[in-house]
Amino acid sequence: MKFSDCLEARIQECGNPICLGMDPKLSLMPVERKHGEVQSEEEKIKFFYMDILEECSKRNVKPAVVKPNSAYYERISIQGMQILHDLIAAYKGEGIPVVLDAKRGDIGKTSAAYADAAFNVYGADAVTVSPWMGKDSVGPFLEHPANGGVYALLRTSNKGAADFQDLPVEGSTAFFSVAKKLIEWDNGNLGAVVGATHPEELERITAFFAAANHEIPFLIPGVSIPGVPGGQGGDAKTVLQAIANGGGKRKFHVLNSSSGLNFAWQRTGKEAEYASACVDAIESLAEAIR
Ligand SMILES: O=c1ccn([C@@H]2O[C@H](COP(=O)(O)O)[C@@H](O)[C@H]2O)c(=O)[nH]1
Repeated sequence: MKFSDCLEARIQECGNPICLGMDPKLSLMPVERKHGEVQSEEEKIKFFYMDILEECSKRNVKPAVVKPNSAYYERISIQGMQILHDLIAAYKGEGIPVVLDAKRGDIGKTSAAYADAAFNVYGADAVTVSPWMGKDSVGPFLEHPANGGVYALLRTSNKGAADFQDLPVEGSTAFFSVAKKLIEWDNGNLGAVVGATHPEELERITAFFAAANHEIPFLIPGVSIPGVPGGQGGDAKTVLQAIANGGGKRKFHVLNSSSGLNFAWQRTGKEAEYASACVDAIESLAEAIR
């Protein structure tokens, strides 16, 4: 089954298009309040995300997918990368597909090595890539025997996205040149990263793929959760409206919030209840956009 079809089925099954980002920020993970003193930073990360997973399973409120960003694990230690691997296995074990946000891409043979790392070593279901080096750079991810998903950066959520992605190219905007190539390269497993912070671009991009009769799944980061600091300010309802305005029909786009969902306990200040606060936030976001 192609990744795009898997996503559609998964969103239908769990009833929401939410992508739970998993970006550990140690100072906002009050694990000691629940477990007492912990041995290490790695243990803290493991407790935090395993508690959230347990709460998701107990309440049967699960995000459509999760998206750990490898940078947050690599920065801790080699063991941090082992934790990343273990968390990927645990979430997959509960039926939740995992997107590894690693933004890979290189010359072909090195991309092939990166793809092996993402799909075989970490066991991710999908990976984010940079399309900048072209077809032979993205190809090894798409052609990997794991048949996993590949999200190419198209119109990112950060301010600096405008520096290159919005440049005039071929009488249009640079990101449309990328979008054209994505249609050409797509084998059913290709998606695109389109930030939640620029709904007008999201609408134009959706319209572009819809007009080509070739929609691909978007990974939409930058969604904020009201009352939780640290997000990028994107609004989930506005995102869905932009997709609808652009004529998007397929229900396979996922909306990512990392800090907003992870650290939702800040809304009440009840530190020991971080796991239920996260799942409450997933549930209320799902309800708000239903
Ligand atoms: O355009 C992009 C691409 C990736 N990201 C990543 O998503 C999360 C967002 O975290 P928040 O705390 O919800 O802001 C993070 O891992 C980014 O590296 C993105 O934000 N924008």
